[in-house]
Amino acid sequence: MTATLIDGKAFAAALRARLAEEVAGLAGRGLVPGLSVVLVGEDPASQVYVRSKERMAAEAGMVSIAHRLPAETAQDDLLALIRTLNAEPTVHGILVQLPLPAGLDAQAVVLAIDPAKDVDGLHPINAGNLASGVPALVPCTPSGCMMMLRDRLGDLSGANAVVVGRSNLMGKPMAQLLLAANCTVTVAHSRTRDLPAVCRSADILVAAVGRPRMIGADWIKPGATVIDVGINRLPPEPGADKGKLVGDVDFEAAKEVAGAITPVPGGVGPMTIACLLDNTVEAACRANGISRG
Ligand SMILES: Nc1nc2c(c(=O)[nH]1)N[C@@H](CN(C=O)c1ccc(C(=O)N[C@@H](CCC(=O)O)C(=O)O)cc1)CN2
Ligand SMILES: [Mg+2]
Repeated sequence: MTATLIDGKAFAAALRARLAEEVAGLAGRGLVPGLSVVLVGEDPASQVYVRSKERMAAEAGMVSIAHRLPAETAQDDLLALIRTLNAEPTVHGILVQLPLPAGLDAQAVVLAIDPAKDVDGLHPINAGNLASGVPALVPCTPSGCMMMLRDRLGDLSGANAVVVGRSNLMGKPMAQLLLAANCTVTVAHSRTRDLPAVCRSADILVAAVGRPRMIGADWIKPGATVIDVGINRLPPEPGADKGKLVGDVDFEAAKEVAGAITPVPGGVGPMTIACLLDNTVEAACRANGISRG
């Protein structure tokens, strides 16, 4: 069997194009969605992601402002910036790029963001609303995974879904979204007994562990839909300046067993930024009492 490729890059481009049209319509009504991205420190991958967020927000017609702070920034100064952005009416979405440099408390920073502007969906109010089935700003990566799953499979009701990983950014909200879609959900992690067997029970397997190519072909039920959230940079080959980017799934082996699979790169990653733009439009509309079509 050779799996169908789920093309996240194309899916994300289509979503961004639809958002650009929606934003143009809102601008005609005097509302320009505004996104503020806060980057602390010089982590090279984070710098790339923040530049992409700025560029794609601008391409969709939004106002996007990145705040770049030195790695030595004090917690209080970071919190003061968040409070300023919370109070700024032209800013509808705020996110702090993760991970933060050592010494900064990410949880306290997330707690300081106005939940109505929390376009990463990480504030406990949004996490609690998601878990309670109340409309919430939903974390971007799981949201993107759900869009691709729905597009591929339609109704997910009754499917056995296994999420490997239990982070606040990915594993936990992913499990909540799958549950809300009537899947039977298992959240597996580093302490799970017989992880390969648990993964083999999945009709939908979502890998979000951050361990390169950990999930091999013999962990996958034939025909399963595999969503690979991992973005792992391998050490560079001799003579190369950058290592290859791989997922948590051994793609070459897995594609012979799975029914459908997301590649890395070009799968889940691009959906993260497209869903961030979607959340920013959502936050702007809610703040202005506009219901989206
Ligand atoms: N505050 C947040 N921090 C982080 C998040 C997040 O959602 N909110 N997610 C990741 C990083 N991230 C966005 O912030 C992100 C990661 C990957 C991609 C992406 O498009 N990846 C490409 C490959 C890019 C490359 O070549 O390096 C792909 O998979 O095709 C976009 C956004 C952690 N931090
Ligand atoms: Mg939506």
